Amino acid sequence: MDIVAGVREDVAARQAALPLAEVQAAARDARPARDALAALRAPGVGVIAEVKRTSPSKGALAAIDDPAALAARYADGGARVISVLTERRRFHGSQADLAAVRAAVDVPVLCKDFVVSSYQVHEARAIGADVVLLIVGALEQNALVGLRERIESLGMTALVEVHTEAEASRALEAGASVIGVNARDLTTLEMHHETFERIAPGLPTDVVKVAASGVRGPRDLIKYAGAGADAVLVGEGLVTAPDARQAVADLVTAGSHPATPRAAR
Ligand SMILES: O=P(O)(O)OC[C@@H](O)[C@@H](O)c1c[nH]c2ccccc12
Repeated sequence: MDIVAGVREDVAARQAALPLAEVQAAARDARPARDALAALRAPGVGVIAEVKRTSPSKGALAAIDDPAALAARYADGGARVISVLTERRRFHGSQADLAAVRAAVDVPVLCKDFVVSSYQVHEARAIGADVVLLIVGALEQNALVGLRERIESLGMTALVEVHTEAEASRALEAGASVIGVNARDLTTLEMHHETFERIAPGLPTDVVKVAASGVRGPRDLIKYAGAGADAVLVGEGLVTAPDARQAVADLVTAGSHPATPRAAR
């Protein structure tokens, strides 16, 4: 994944400017992380709403001059978790975006980045993240295990992303309790809508299952719910909606409808 090379360069530059010990101290001083696992285990299919300006596959999606205001609308609509893309080069995100969102909402906030070093985990905690994404396809197994442990030792939740059965096995071996199945292959950038339906049934029931990418509206949510999703993660469909609060609310309503599988449990 060539995006990771750029991320590594950016991390090295930040670490040269601010040593690990200082970021660790800032992480220790931050307010405790919010319990995202509990939020995602609540009844109904949860909505993780993403602040996303650009994507490598689609280019510019939305300008988002005020990420905090957008996140507040997501929260008003009933989002369980707010995801903030912090990667700079391909997604035009920043840690400042996440810090601003954190200050504007009470729900847990996910740091969406290509995390390859524990420095980034401490940074995420220092700026107020409650959940950190780990992408199995971008990590060696030892690194995956170490980063998952680091995230949890700081009181946060790791969302471990997979897009094949083999990656799902690695996520489980690494002790993941929240697994995201991404319908977009991050190497080819192609969408494979059936990926979740293929992988999710093989995951243990106590693992929280998140379906990521390609959700445009309630119908997609209901389809993922039928295949066992506990939550859906939605970016483009929300940042391009005319009314972000309403778009989230429509998904939340579908996710808590008695006919939606998980709502009945
Ligand atoms: O915009 P979409 O199709 O709703 O997708 C959101 C999310 O799944 C996507 O942003 C994503 C999933 N995994 C990632 C890893 C890195 C960056 C981005 C992602």
